[in-house]
Amino acid sequence: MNDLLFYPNFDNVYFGFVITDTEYKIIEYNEGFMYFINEPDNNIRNKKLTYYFPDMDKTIFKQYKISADCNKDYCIKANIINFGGKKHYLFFFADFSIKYKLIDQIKYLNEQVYLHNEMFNKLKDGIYITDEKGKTLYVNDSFVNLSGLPRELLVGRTVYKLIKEKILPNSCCAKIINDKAEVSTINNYYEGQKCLVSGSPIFDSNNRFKRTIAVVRDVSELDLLMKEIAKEETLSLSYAKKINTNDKMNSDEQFVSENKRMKGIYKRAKKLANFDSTVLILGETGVGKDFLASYIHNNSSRSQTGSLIKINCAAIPEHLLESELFGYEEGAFTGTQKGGKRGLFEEANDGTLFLDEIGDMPYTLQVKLLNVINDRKFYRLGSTKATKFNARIISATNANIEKLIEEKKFRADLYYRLNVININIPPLRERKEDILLLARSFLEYYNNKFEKSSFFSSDILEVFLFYSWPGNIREMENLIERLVLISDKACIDASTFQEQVSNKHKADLLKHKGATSINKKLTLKEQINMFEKSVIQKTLSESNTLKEAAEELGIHISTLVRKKQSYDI
Ligand SMILES: Nc1ncnc2c1ncn2[C@@H]1O[C@H](COP(=O)(O)OP(=O)(O)OP(=O)(O)O)[C@@H](O)[C@H]1O
Repeated sequence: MNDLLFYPNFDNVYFGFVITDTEYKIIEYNEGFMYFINEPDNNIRNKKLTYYFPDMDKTIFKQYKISADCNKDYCIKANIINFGGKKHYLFFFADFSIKYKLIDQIKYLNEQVYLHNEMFNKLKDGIYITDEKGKTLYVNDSFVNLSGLPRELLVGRTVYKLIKEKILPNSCCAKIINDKAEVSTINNYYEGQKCLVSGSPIFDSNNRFKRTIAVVRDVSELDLLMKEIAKEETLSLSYAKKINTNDKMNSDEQFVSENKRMKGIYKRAKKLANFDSTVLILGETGVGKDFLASYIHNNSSRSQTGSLIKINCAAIPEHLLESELFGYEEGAFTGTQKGGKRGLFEEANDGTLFLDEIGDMPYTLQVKLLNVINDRKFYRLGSTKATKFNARIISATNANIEKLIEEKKFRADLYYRLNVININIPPLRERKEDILLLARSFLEYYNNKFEKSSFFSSDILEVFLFYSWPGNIREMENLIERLVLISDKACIDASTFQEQVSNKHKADLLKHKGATSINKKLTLKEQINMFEKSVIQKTLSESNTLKEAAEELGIHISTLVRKKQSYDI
């Protein structure tokens, strides 16, 4: 009779009783009984029960089943009772067809559970489900494979126990239960699998928290891929000029800077890329003058028609410079090659000519260069036939050209001709936002290159910000390459860095040591601002005049005044 526990009361249509006399004449019945006899007339007293159930076995009063015409499966249980001093029969009727429906539904549900299991197990992602108390209800095959943890170790146990036993030290489900919100974690499972775990709380239809579900995705491959991409990007970033300057730079991805002024410079450079005006790029050594020249060329239509030809005016011996630039005809001088030689000016036709270290161009050649730019033509050495010159000229120097002009080492007319558009790249120490950004990008690049997994300690990042970086980005790149190579431990700290810095700059570092500390709750920008403010305050307090402080900080006095005002010092 346990099945009948499904029925809430005697009047339920699925449960009926009837009392008859010993002749089966109906004396009493409940409403539920009407369901079994399918009788429209509600008044059936005095009718015979056998009229409705002709097949009834009148002799055996025990539980048995009959099938009625309406295809219902009944269970009838009969008892003999004493009613008003007389013997009566009491019949209970139960409709078991509901039971079969339930059995069908259970079968269906079991099938669904099986299919869900099959589907969950076919997923590449791991699935982990707990109840609201953190008890592990389900893990799919992928989770078992990804985590390397046997199912028996997990199912039925709470995530808190698993955390305690260090089986799942970083359980995402425990965090979901705590936050009742979506949670994402990165977990490292056995054999170094790095997994992204995204979990959600599950609520029932009354909005009661019931389950947690976590989806575990193996991102090791993705991570590797990202590293590869980062490596490629850094490669092209660092070696842009060394690899293929003809490639059109379609995006600004390679340019690394968070500094407002730098962003302005690159924005301007992009705009002027398609005008042919000469550009003079100024800036200390290693600030990115070459890099900017490549950027301008790559963003110009000239990158489609010609090459970026770079001439380092300081590197080519003076006596060779002229022939290198203009080329020569066969027999122009002894030792010429057969058929003559194209000069770099010719190579740059339809492209861009980048004259690096223009301040070092020999004075005698300066006038020739000026003539080429003015006349848009030149002559190969030993030739009287003019060659058309059609290249955009970008020049760069870290020298103080105005001083060179005063000293009569540089022609003023050439300077004005080259200086139609002037771009001054600030040194790294004046754009502290870029220091950590670039440092991390170089670290990533050299980690990949040397297959290392070095990382920076927070104290080294602090020191990076203090350091004046006299050699700018190039110095940083070389230094980080060295640090990654020489560091025995994975963590590169301030002391390793200080060992690599020259004594002169070591003193610099010691002077500033301890002026600030890293606060992980602040954004990078806020920390840099805090740091900058403290450095300016300290320098101002140690200087007699603003000019002296500006010199000490290596910035222009107007910059110092502006920063003083903005930091309310
Ligand atoms: N904005 C930038 N983002 C990423 N890397 C950069 C950036 N600017 C420069 N670099 C890298 O910094 C290094 C030095 O840059 P670059 O050679 O352009 O400097 P430079 O000013 O021309 O130096 P020099 O005066 O010695 O010729 C290069 O490896 C370059 O790829």
